[in-house]
Amino acid sequence: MNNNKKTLFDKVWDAHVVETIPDGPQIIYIDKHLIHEVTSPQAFAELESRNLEIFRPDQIVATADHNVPTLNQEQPIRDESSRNQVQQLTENCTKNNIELYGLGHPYQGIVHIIAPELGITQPGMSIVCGDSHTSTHGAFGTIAFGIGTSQVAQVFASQCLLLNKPKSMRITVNGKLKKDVQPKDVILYIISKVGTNGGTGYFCEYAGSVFEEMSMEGRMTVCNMSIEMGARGGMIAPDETTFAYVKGKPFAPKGEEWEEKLAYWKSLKTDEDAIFDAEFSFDASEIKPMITYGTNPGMGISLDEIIPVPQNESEEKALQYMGLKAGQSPSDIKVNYVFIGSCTNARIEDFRSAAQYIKGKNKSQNVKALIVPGSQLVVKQIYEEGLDKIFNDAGFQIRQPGCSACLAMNDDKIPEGEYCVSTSNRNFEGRQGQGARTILASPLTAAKVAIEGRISVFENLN
Ligand SMILES: CC(C)[C@H](C(=O)O)[C@@H](O)C(=O)O
Ligand code: SF4
Repeated sequence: MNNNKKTLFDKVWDAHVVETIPDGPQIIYIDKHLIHEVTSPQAFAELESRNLEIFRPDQIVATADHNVPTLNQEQPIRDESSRNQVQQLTENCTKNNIELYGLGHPYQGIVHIIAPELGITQPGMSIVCGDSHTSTHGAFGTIAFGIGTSQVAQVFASQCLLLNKPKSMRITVNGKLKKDVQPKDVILYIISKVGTNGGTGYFCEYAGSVFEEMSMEGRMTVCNMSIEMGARGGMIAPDETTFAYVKGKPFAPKGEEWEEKLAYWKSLKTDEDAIFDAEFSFDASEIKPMITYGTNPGMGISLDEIIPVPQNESEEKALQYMGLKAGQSPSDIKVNYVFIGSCTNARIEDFRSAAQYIKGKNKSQNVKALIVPGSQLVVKQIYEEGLDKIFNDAGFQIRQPGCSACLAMNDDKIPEGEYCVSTSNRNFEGRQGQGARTILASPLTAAKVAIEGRISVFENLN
């Protein structure tokens, strides 16, 4: 930065600096620490082995999400290592007075879904979790990022982290999105242009009319995938949409505190002449519904394109894994699974848009279609709004909340060699099960594929 103007990121970062080491890293205060069963056990063990106490248990919120089954959650978990991990989390939370929304709790769900919907995530905060998709919370104008297990222990012990300030990037998308283009398509498009390493070393702000007009659910989908272009995190300036979303949530500030916080939140915008280390800008009208065809989220094309010629060995290998050939049309792919879920796209708005498309139709016979709500509160909304009837009538299976088929850590796995059109965020080799082939897409595209039994373009895209 070579003027005194500040970016949104600078403002939130500077407000959390506890100490600066000259020409070195800074100590940053962490407002909220989210934990789940996979990345917390070693951190608890480390504290115990060093005889350290958890410094601020009130700032920690825990949930069980990665390993949990999505059927019969009221019964003991059958898989032994999953059962042990969830049990371990429960014991650690009880011992250390940490709030746990475990199985059976009305607030249980995927960590990145529950914190925003409960009002735990608020503008201007610093939020960490031992989980790469913590970037999701940046949708509220928070600095939110994933940390490793040794950093989880650091935060347990001190509520602080020693960090080097990342570089700043802004991605601006202005204009009007075409009909049927969803936030997921916007981020898949951005990653296909910027590349999976394009954001490495940066914290990214999303700006422009497309994000200003986007719902909070959509902004979360976008920020969620920031990590997939290598960025440390993503964020969007809080505005009236943000404030309206937070207001009235169980842990949102109330009364006078709300007014005070609101006044501060309104100051959280990038100054007009602030300088970014890198800038990209895209035109909304260029973006069409997207899918991925390879084994990283940057290998994306619009539905009306053909599989491109691989440019290097790793792309060749990706096509081989996917069983695809350059020049092939996506409509030739034999899709047998559709998964609508994950911290990217398992919020109520995602299910509403899928249900709206599905209503009155039947799923294709060759497709097994899973609806996995991101949280118990989303489940409740699905039933209250009668979306369950639409999904059931169409032959979709509604499951209980968890990470599910986003990653193969629980019972929900895609069989070897099968194609799954998935609303999750990663299409790595083996991500959804050994040999499984993942095609990332929006909830609307996934719903359409489930009905038609294959990938096809949307008519009348304007
Ligand atoms: C298990 C967890 C550490 C992991 C992550 O960090 O993101 C998972 O959530 C994922 O999406 O791959
Ligand atoms: S839903 Fe998927 S991406 Fe999100 S936290 Fe769970 S495993 Fe990670």
